Amino acid sequence: MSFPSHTPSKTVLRFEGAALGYGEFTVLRDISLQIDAGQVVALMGGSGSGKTTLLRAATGQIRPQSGQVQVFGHDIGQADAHQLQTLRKRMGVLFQQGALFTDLNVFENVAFPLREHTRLEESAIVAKVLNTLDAVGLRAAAHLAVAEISGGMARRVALARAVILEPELILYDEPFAGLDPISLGITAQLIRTLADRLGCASVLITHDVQESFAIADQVYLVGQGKMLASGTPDDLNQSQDPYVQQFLQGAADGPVAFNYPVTPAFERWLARHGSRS
Ligand SMILES: Nc1ncnc2c1ncn2[C@@H]1O[C@H](COP(=O)(O)OP(=O)(O)OP(=O)(O)O)[C@@H](O)[C@H]1O
Repeated sequence: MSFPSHTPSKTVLRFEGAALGYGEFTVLRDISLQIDAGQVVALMGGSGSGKTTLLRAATGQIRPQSGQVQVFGHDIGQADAHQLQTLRKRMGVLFQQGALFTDLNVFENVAFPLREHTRLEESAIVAKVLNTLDAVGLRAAAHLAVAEISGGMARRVALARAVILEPELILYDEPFAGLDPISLGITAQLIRTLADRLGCASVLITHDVQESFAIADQVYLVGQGKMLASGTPDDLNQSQDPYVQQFLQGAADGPVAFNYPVTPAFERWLARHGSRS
């Protein structure tokens, strides 16, 4: 399978001292991270710690409250609607429910972005879609209807569709959620293989320590409103930080807060509802 080679060590995504949040609410402060072409990066943290918020900042859905977010060397916080559209064409996003079109078969689902965004001839589309389906092990499933494939296969078809335009940056939102252990391992290896073949930068939002550590070059752990730790999987494994250790071991007790913190907005809501118990 042939993919264009990309220049190694080109920085694809960079956060520099970014504060991210919604309105007056800041979810994460002073976030700095860098992802280069060909790298797989795992973005981890407890529930509600701000992982999806980081992903939204990377796609320009939200703008940083301060600091900078650069995508392909462009300040996405300053981009206008047209520039955003141009930058987003170079990204692939795979959402947790990578919903397929149920009225199209596997082949047409993967061909869809090519038909929408390119003027390739039919023979080129057929070759490219079959190649990409081959990369996810589903070449021979091209003719099947979406109703005829399993949930795990549907994930792989969604993955093929997300990479068919050869994005330079792929953002995966919890790619391992709800997968059995075998599909989980296969999906993780697939993400690594696609990153290596395409030379694209891959960001995974995930809770799954074992699978993501097996394929990630770099891990970022967010929590308590900030970047708590970053480094290679080995660095994190060796960390003595109690938060890092608790997260990696999935322990119930420790510095990771299970409860959503009480905020002034909640206090005001509670006061209006007449009870403080
Ligand atoms: N559109 C929004 N407006 C206001 N607050 C939001 C919005 N979306 C998320 N939040 C808040 O931002 C914080 C971080 O949410 P986010 O979805 O980024 O967490 P997460 O780490 O992805 O969580 P999970 O692992 O549970 O999906 C939460 O406190 C959440 O309530």
